[in-house]
Amino acid sequence: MSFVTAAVHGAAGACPPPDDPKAESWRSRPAAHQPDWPDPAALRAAVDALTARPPLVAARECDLLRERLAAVARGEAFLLQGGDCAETFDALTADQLDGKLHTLGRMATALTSATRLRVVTVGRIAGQYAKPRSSPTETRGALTLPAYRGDAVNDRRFTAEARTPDAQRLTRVYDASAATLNYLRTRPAARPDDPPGQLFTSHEALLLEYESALTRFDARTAGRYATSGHMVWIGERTRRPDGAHVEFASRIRNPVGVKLGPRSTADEALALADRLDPRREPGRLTFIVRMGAAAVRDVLPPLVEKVTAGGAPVVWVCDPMHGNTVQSPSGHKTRHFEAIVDEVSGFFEVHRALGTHPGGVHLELTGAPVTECAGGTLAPVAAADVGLRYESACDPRLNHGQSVELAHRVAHLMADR
Ligand SMILES: O=C[C@H](O)[C@H](O)COP(=O)(O)O
Ligand SMILES: C=C(OP(=O)(O)O)C(=O)O
Repeated sequence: MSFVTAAVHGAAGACPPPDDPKAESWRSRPAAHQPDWPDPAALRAAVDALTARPPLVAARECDLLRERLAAVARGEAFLLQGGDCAETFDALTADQLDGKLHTLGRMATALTSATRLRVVTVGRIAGQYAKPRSSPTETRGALTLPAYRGDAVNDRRFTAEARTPDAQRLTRVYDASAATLNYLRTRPAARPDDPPGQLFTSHEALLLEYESALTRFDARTAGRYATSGHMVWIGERTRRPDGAHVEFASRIRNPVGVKLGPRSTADEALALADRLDPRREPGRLTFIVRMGAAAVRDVLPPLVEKVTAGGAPVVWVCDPMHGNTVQSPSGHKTRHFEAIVDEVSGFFEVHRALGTHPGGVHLELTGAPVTECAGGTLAPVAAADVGLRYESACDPRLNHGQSVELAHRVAHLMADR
C-alpha cells in the first residue's frame, strides 16, 4: 500500500455527511484554549477552504496505527513518540526533518535491540502547530500582548500585529503539514504497509475549528476520522471529560491520546476511558502520563489500578518532559536530563510493581545540537549554557545526543523488567 493509494482509498469526501447529527456536538461543550479570532469571516473562509481540501492522512493508516498500538497495549511492542514542542513554518526544511527522522531512528534501534520488542514510532510532526499557554498574555517591559499560541494562530515576534490571531494561518498549517508528509513519503518504509519514513504522525488536537474542518467520513468503516494526523491527543489543559475536546475525540476513530498530569485522579482517568473507549478496544486510547519526577511514583499507581480494574486496555506512556520544567539561571525554561530519567524510572517502577506494561515514552526532541535541556553525557549541556543555542518556539527539547542517550537508558529499564 503506497501512501498515495491509501489516501485515495482510505478516506472519502468532505465530512460530516449531512445527516450526521453528532458531527458538530463539540460546539455545545466548553472549549478551553481556543484563540479569540478577531475576524469571523476570515475564520469561516479558512474552515471552508480546509473542508474542501483532500485529507492529509488516510483513514486506513489511522486504523493501522491503532492495530500497532493494540500490540503495545498487549505488552508486545513499545511506543516511541517524539518531535518538536511546536513546529514552525520557518523551520520546515529537509535538514530539520532528516535530523528528526535520524534521531528517532537511532532511538528506535536502541530500544528494539535491547528489548526485542517492536517499536512503533510516532512523530510529533506534520501538524504540531498549536500550543495551549499558561497565560493568555505576555508582558515585556511596559508592553502586554497576546501570548504566542503556535504558528497555527499567531507569530512569535513581539508586536501587536504579529501576535494578533490570524485564521489564514490554519490553511498554512495544512500546507506545511502536507509538505512534511510529502517529504516523509520520499523515505522508504521498513515494512510494505508502513507509512513512509517509518513514521506515523501525531499532534495535539487543540484547535477544534481546524480539526473539525479536516474530519472526514470513511465509507469503508462508516466511521469519522480526523485526517489532520494519524493520532491526535488531548492536552492536560483541555481534557475535561465533559469538555469540547473530549467530545470531539469521542466522535472520531483515530487512535487518541490524553495527557494526565499530577492532579489527575483515578475517577477522572476511568471517566476518560469510558468516554473515549467505551468499547474497550486495544489501541484506541493512550494515556500519556506527565506527572513530574517528584509525583509519578505516588500519583500514578491508583490510576493504573482503577483503569485496569475497569477493563480499559489503554496504552500507558510516560511523558517525562512536561512535569519537569524549571527555569535556568539565564531565565530560560529548561528540563534536567536526570529529572527526565528519574520520571521514566518511576513510571517503570510503578508498572513493574503492578504487573502492567510500561508502553512507551513521549518526548520533545530535535535532531539539532540545541542547548535547551540541561545535562546528559553524550551531548552534555551545562546549566549555564542553556541559552547558547535555544531555538524552541515554546518548551525545551532534548538534542540528538541527549535523545539517543535517553533511549539507551530507557532500553536498560525495559531490559531489566
Ligand atoms: O507544551 C506545553 C505547553 O504548551 C507549554 O508548556 C506552555 O508553556 P507556558 O507555561 O510557557 O505557557
Ligand atoms: C501541551 C503539551 O503538553 P501538556 O498538555 O501535557 O501540558 C504538549 O505536549 O505539547
